[in-house]
Formats: sequence, structure tokens, C-alpha cells
Amino acid sequence: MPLWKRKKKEETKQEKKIEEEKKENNEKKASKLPTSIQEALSEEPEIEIDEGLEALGIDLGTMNTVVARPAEEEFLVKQFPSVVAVKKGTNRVLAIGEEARRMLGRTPEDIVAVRPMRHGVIESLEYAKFIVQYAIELGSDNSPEEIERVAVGVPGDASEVEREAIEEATSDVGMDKDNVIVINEALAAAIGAGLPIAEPDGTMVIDIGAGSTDIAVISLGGITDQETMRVGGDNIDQNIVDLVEEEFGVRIGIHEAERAKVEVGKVFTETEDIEDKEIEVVGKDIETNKPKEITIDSELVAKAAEPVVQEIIRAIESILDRLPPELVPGVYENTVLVGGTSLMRGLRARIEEETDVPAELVDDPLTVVAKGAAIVAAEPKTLEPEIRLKALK
Ligand SMILES: Nc1ncnc2c1ncn2[C@@H]1O[C@H](COP(=O)(O)OP(=O)(O)OP(=O)(O)O)[C@@H](O)[C@H]1O
Repeated sequence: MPLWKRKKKEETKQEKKIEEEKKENNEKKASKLPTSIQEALSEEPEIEIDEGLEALGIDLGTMNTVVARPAEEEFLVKQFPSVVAVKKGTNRVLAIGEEARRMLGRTPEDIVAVRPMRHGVIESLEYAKFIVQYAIELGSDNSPEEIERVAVGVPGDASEVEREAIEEATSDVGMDKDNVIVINEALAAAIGAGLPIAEPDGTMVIDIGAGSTDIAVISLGGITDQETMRVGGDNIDQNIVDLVEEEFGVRIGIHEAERAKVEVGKVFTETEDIEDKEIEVVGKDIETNKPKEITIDSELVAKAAEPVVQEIIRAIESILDRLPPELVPGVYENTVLVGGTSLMRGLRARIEEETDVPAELVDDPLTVVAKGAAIVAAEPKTLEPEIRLKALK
């Protein structure tokens, strides 16, 4: 079933004028799209799209939800932690986003602060709906009724139930189900990064988030191979907590572990010289139960990250094992790293060292999925087979 309304053309003079205006607008919109698709779209379109349509792209992440709205030549991007605080036993939402995040693990008995997404999937539909609603409100500047189409990025192995759950969540906030597009996160990232997805040569996206890692090969606008793992930055944080307890006998909170990872973290690499840094964190001495300050250095974070890094590299290697030779040059030329965890110092170099694939870190690794989804919401034709084929001619 088509994702946007098809309309029949009528050959009246006035409509022709409208047509011309539409074409002009189309060209303006198309300037945000990857070149090959842009070219295909600039040919006379066979399928009409609704004009002046207000679109939103949402990346419903384990840790952060990002919402992007196409605006002129760029995007308005907003993000918030994917956390909801609710009064226990009721449906009353007390806080969403940053305020709710601060309550995680610290709430009084009558308040529950939850992360509805775990390892990239919706764990609690009830709470995820609040996140979606908040994202649409925030992305539309408190005018959700203006939004006509939404595209939501999900991990590659999201089940039909999870996809339906997202449709349900969006329709619950007043969106027509036909105007909700659930898109593979990796494909959205490739579109957001401007990769030549419509070409037959192949491109690869390595998306390392908080709760999941997606590696996808894309050719002719579709996913040809994909590995999804339920590991990411969250696992590194937990490993830091465990390692600190083992080495110092001090239990630190998960927020402190994440702060240490972001501020001094690195990944072991032989080809890049990475400055070692240190950070002070306060935890609880497990023998005395008293607060104790300790110093975490880059080396400790690298140790904590190592199992996760190795798992990611193994997954890339499995994809490379299966890669048809026809797609190798494209993947070699066009592999990008996205997702917040790809910001870890040394990770890009390490991947290149071990897999011989030169990967480029995009400029906006935390927001590129939402931007790609916003492009698809504004122009679902980006995903259509006829556009891919046209782009080939
Ligand atoms: N500078 C940085 N260095 C290391 N890690 C970082 C940095 N900035 C953010 N991160 C980590 O990136 C992760 C968040 O990334 P992102 O927002 O892409 O994930 P997500 O979309 O919420 O998760 P998922 O895609 O798994 O659902 C967190 O684990 C965060 O700690």
C-alpha cells in the first residue's frame, strides 16, 4: 500500500500553473536529498506528492530521542533523553526528557522513572508513547496538529510487533497510520549522511548507539545485508562500573561511568596517537560504605570498551565475509560511522586497522538518523524502487 496519497491530474489551465509551482517547490525540497536521488526526482515525477507537507523524522533511541524537521536548506533538530517519569500506579507523567533522566535510580517510592527503549527496541509501549508524543510536540514547536507525516527509525532487526507498536504510538497521538513510516535506522542514517544509496556499488553504515549496533550494506536503495547486535555504549558504561569495583573496591553510578567514558574514553589502537586523560569520580567504598574519590584514566575506559569493540569488529568481519565482490569497491569508498558511541577516540582508526575498511565519521553522528528519517518523511519517494531504478539510468 502506498505511503502517501496519489492524486489524479486534471488538465485545466489553473492546475497546470499549480503544477509548475509544485515542480519549483519540488526542486527546492530535492536539494536536501542525496544527489543521485535528487537527479532522479528532478525528472518529471510519475507520482505526485502533497506539497507544503509538514514532516518530522524521529530517532527513537535507547538513550536519546532526536527529532528533526526539514526547514529551508537545513534541519531544526532537537533531542532529549528517552526517559519518562510517572507517578506510580497512575498514568500521570511527571517529567519527560532531561528532568526525568535526573530522576533515574534516584526517585522516591511513588515515582517511577523509566527508559522505555532497551537495547534499541521498545520495551514498554505504554511509556514509549509518551516519548513519541513529546518528540512530535517538541519537533513541531507545540503544534503537533501541523505535522502530517512522521518517519521513525528502528533497528534492522525490529520485529513486526515493534514496528506496529510504533505505528500505534504515533496514531495514538493523532497521526493517521498511513502517514507514519517506520524506516530501518541504517538506511535513514545513509540517507541523512548523503551516501549514494541508490547506486548499485554498495555503501556501508556502521551505527553504534547506546543500546544497539547496526551494520548495514546498502545497494540500489535497499539493505542487502545487515548485522544487528544488542550492544553499544551502555555496555561500556556497565563494564566501567564493574572494572572500577574490581580495581578500586568502589561502586560508582552509571552516570559517572558514562561521564568518564565521554570525557576521557579511548579505544586501543596502534595507528592513532591518543592523549591519555584522567577524571575524578566519587563512588561508594564497598567495605566502609563511605564516599570515596577515585581517578579513572583513558586506559581503564579502553579496557572496559574492549569486549564491545571486539564484538563490533567481529560483526563487520562477518558482513565482509559475505560481501559480494561487486559491492566491495563501493563499501571501500563509502563506509560511514554514525551513532554516539562512534565518537569514542580511536574507534574509527581501530576499525580501519582490523577490517581494512576506511570508515569516515560523519559530522553529526548523534542526529544523522533523525535527519535521514525527516528526508524520507518529507519525500517518501526516496525509498521507492522506481526512483532507485531511475537513479541508475
Ligand atoms: N563523545 C562521546 N564519546 C563516547 N561516547 C559517546 C560520546 N557522546 C555520546 N556517546 C555515547 O553515545 C551513546 C548515545 O548514542 P546515540 O544517541 O546514537 O544512541 P541511541 O540512538 O540512544 O541508542 P540506540 O541507537 O542504541 O537506540 C551513549 O552511550 C553515549 O554515552
